[in-house]
Amino acid sequence: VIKCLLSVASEFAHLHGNIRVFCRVRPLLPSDHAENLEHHCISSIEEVLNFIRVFPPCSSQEVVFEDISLIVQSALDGYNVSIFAYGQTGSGKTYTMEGPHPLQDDTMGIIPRAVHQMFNSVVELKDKGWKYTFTASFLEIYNETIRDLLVDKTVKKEHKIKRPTSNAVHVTNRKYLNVETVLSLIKIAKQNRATACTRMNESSSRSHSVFQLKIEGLSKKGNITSTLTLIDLVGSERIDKSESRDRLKETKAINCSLSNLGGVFIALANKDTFVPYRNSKLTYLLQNCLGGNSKTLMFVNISPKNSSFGESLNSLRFASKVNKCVIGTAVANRK
Ligand SMILES: Nc1ncnc2c1ncn2[C@@H]1O[C@H](COP(=O)(O)OP(=O)(O)OP(=O)(O)O)[C@@H](O)[C@H]1O
Repeated sequence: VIKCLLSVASEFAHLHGNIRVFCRVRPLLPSDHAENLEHHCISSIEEVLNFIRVFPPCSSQEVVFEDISLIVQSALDGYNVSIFAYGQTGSGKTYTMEGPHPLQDDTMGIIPRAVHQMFNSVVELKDKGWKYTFTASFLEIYNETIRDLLVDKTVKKEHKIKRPTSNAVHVTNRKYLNVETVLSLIKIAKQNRATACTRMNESSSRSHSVFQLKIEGLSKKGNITSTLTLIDLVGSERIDKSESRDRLKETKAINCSLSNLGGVFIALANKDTFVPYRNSKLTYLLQNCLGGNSKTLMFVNISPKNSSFGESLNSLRFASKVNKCVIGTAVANRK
């Protein structure tokens, strides 16, 4: 397995595309010890991957955010920015994107930190003549159905994706909020996410969550419009491992939408005339945030458990494919 990991890792080293891929290995949890862990596995992953950007288990949320804060910041310059968290259930995707206790300072994840950074920067940019407005939305894609995480679970509204023009994607009935209120609603959104029990993680999220911040900046020098999209992808484990038979349809939809995401990246990299955005709700929703006009970063989250080694390898293979994708230089949306 280590030999295999080495070969995947060396692909990372030689083939850098312009979708950046960062790897984060979560620490061991007290509950992991029951599984007869072999600690050397963690060091193996770190060792073989230490020549790309790998965040070892001890990396704090602050350290992780420091490395992506520039790309987040570029959304204020008019670039569409998308950041994904990919990995098996329980590998730390939600921890990375949201944090375990939303809004608790030291463990805050990327979403609240990004919003705070936007707030702070806007104050500075105001002195330079820029005025920004932000509106946020928080959606979930569960079994190819869109749900709005900013409205109560009991409110049933149908959401459809529409493309009124080639550079606009609309979701019907989507709720937008001023960014001042969205931080406290991250907590509600977290509670509203669809969860189901799997053998691997009792509170496993079975949905993609998509946080989008629409940014409009006005100044005498010009205007910018952009979208910062932060995506916590569904767990990537293969069907045979989750063993939730009654959820077979759900797991198939999950696997299908994740492989379609990979397919979109590959089509973009190959400069194919047809990119299969419409094959899944996720890629259709993100159509304008992926591709040559945007900056894309993917975290591949890894569990240190020995029993997760196969899934870790699988995640690294996917990340390796994504890492090879050269999709062109990002262009700012400025007028
Ligand atoms: N870097 C970390 N430091 C400390 N604890 C972590 C870290 N990453 C993850 N954890 C813990 O590991 C457990 C699983 O993490 P998390 O829920 O983020 O996984 P996930 O990949 O989002 O799973 P799911 O697919 O079910 O959403 C949680 O208890 C979380 O608090």
